[in-house]
Amino acid sequence: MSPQHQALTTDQKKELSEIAHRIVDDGKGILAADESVGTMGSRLKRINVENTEENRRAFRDLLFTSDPALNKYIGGVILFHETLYQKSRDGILFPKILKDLGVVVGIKVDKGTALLAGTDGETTTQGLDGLAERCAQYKKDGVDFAKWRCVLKISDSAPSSLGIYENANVLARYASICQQNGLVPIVEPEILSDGSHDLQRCQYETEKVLSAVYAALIHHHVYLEGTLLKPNMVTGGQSCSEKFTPEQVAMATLTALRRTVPAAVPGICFLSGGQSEEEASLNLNAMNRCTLARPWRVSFSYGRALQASALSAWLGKPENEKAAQEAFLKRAQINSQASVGQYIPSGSSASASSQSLFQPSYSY
Ligand SMILES: O=P(O)(O)OC[C@@]1(O)O[C@H](CO)[C@@H](O)[C@@H]1O
Repeated sequence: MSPQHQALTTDQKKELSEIAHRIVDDGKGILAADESVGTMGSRLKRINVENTEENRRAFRDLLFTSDPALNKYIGGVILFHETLYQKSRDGILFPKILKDLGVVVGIKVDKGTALLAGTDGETTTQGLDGLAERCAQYKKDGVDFAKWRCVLKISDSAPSSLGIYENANVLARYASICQQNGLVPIVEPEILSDGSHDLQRCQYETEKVLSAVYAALIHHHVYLEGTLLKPNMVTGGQSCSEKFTPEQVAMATLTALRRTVPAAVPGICFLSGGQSEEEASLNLNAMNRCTLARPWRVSFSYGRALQASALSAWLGKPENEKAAQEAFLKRAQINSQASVGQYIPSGSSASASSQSLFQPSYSY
């Protein structure tokens, strides 16, 4: 049934759907390099590197120029505002470098979280004011997709219905504004893994959150074929005493997604959420080997799980750039294989890739 008033023209829909499909083309996922200045600071602090604009630029430079064939593994890169206007060492704007490689350029457009009074520390995400103007400018500057992260948590009283419906609505409003301006919205309702809850509780809450998100997106006339979802995987909480295998995580996650995410959505790109690099790859691989049918592409949009080994190899030293690039490419290739269920672990995963990347109440 068509709505009385068309939200988007046929050409707009075609463009959005094509962009979304390009990002999650076979064997491709997303590099989330959209850490804010503060978050990047905490990453650099771990390797004793000062949080200067030049150091942030240098690290991103080595990622984006790591291999002319980067787009075999990476379909899209999410940038932070500052990075969109930075240049490579050779003086070429980062968006141009990425586009020339055939990688779609994205941007984080939310402005962080704000407390919802009267809840157990639950939040909503800010940034709607002026969003249409910012999206229009970003589109002119070469951006084709956007990201907005909402954060939910599991506790005795969370996620509350206020937390769920407020975040679903703000994601839908953001998605609608993006599409009006030619940007594919990545919809990210992240349920944090903090807590001692088990797999079943996480699955239950993930289903509640995702069903509210899709009800809101449909209510706001968002064109689902021109969106991507960036959810948490269904896992046990960080302090849950029971540990779950990748196959259990895959089964619980796909069950939740099949119950709530319409088949019209082209791709689901998971966040890594503090899992080690290796864990995030094994879980993704298990999903793509699972017997449950998947109407969408199931891929990755990792931040920490694509960059941790590269950061450890780099240490801010020019002489380590090549080693850092190799470490990044290795993870990109492994996740590309996992996105089609073809990752065969060698059994000798490097120590950095097995380290937990969990940070309590992860915010930025
Ligand atoms: O959980 P991960 O894979 O590290 O990052 C997921 C993510 O949404 O969260 C980060 C917030 O800083 C963003 O940089 C990134 O896009």
